[in-house]
Amino acid sequence: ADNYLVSIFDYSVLLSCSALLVLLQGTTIFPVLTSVLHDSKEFPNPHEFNPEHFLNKNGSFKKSEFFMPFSAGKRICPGEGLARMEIFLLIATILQNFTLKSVVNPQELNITPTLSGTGNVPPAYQLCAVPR
Ligand code: HEM
Repeated sequence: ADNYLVSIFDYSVLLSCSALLVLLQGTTIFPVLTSVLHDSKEFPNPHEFNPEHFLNKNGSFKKSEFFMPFSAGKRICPGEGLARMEIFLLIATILQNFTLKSVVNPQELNITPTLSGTGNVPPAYQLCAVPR
């Protein structure tokens, strides 16, 4: 995505209060993905949990190049394949063996994401797993 931001932390530059930002060997670079993952042009209401962000008009899965939780470039997460496989196997095994039911009216559930460490996660809620 073209608005991929990079924030640069270089303590030597900060300490010397130099107006000139020089990229030295050993500079730590933190790619900031928030601007991409929360891009309102790609995801209307980006701060809401809304699976329709990933569905096309026919209700089929729509791949988005803005969805980059594993980052990009040289330091992209090397565990992406393993993580995707594990998540798929875990969710598929649960859905194969259990019917998931909400213990309260699903409309009453608050799924507004909250900040937890560096991640945005929905609040915890109870779920009933009924064996199939
Ligand atoms: C849902 C699961 C995971 C997510 C969302 C995730 C995400 C990320 C992200 C955003 C980075 C930083 C990339 C950057 O610096 O730009 C990273 C780095 C890394 N991840 Fe993951 N990761 C996941 C699972 C895993 C797993 C399962 C492994 C190993 C088995 C792993 C190993 C690593 C390593 C070694 C790095 C450092 C790569 C480097 O700096 O060159 N990750 N991950």
